[in-house]
Amino acid sequence: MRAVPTPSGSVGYTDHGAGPALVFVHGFLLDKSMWLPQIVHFVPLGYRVLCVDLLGFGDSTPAPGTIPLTAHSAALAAVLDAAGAETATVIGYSIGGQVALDFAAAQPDRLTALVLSGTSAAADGPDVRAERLALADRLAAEGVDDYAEEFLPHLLGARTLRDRPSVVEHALTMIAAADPEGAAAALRGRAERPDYTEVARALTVPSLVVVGAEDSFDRGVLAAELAALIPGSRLAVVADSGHTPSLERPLSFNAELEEFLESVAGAPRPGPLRTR
Ligand SMILES: O=C(O)CC1=CCC(=O)O1
Repeated sequence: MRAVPTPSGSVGYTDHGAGPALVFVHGFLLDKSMWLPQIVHFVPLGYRVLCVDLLGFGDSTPAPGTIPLTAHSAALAAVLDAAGAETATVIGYSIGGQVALDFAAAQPDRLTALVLSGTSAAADGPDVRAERLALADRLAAEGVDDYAEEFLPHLLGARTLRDRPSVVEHALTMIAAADPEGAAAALRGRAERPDYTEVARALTVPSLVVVGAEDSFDRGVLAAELAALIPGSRLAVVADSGHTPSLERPLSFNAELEEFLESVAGAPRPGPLRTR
């Protein structure tokens, strides 16, 4: 694990392999370890895989209060600077996808391509915003343990919950480790995020939108709307998956991502394995 200081706190990340940089950004209550199936797949293919802990999660500083998405996307730029990577493909999941959209707006010259999984561009309406703020207060007061039971059936699909116990265990381990103040601060920041619809419309980099076929947050709508906004984007629907296809159906997710990356730049030539 490495760490880089930012004005909003220290940001933890891992850095494996050599080649074109892929930056992975995790979802709410999770951490950078959610991308283990992608590290294992893409490093031997000749990519440099950077997995970042959002401020408030994992090895990043638990920051109380409110963490705006701009602070998370500035943290991605700080990680790229620290890693000496001028540009990267950013792969963001759920809140991480919205951080990736913020990065696309703030650092367009550093973005090679964009992958958005289980996410949407629009701002929250007043009801959803109020729910997020109430949940932030609840998590800060109660911790995450009780909420984990409510969250899990939305995070993972029914098939995963029934037949993939190691995935369920990994998800529960990440959630149990989440800092309640950090989670609350991330929720407050997400609730006040801007609308990224125009950012999505203005994207000029190759883009892939991924969604699980049984994603209960998406309800068969949001990813298709997002893909329709982004000029020339591809939409990949992963069968037998809920909200988190990279963990639930890693072989399918990795195959979609690999094909997309090859279509963008051709396959890199695998180099020596390096872990920093
Ligand atoms: O989209 C949501 O509100 C819920 C969610 C699951 C993972 C994440 O980042 O957010």
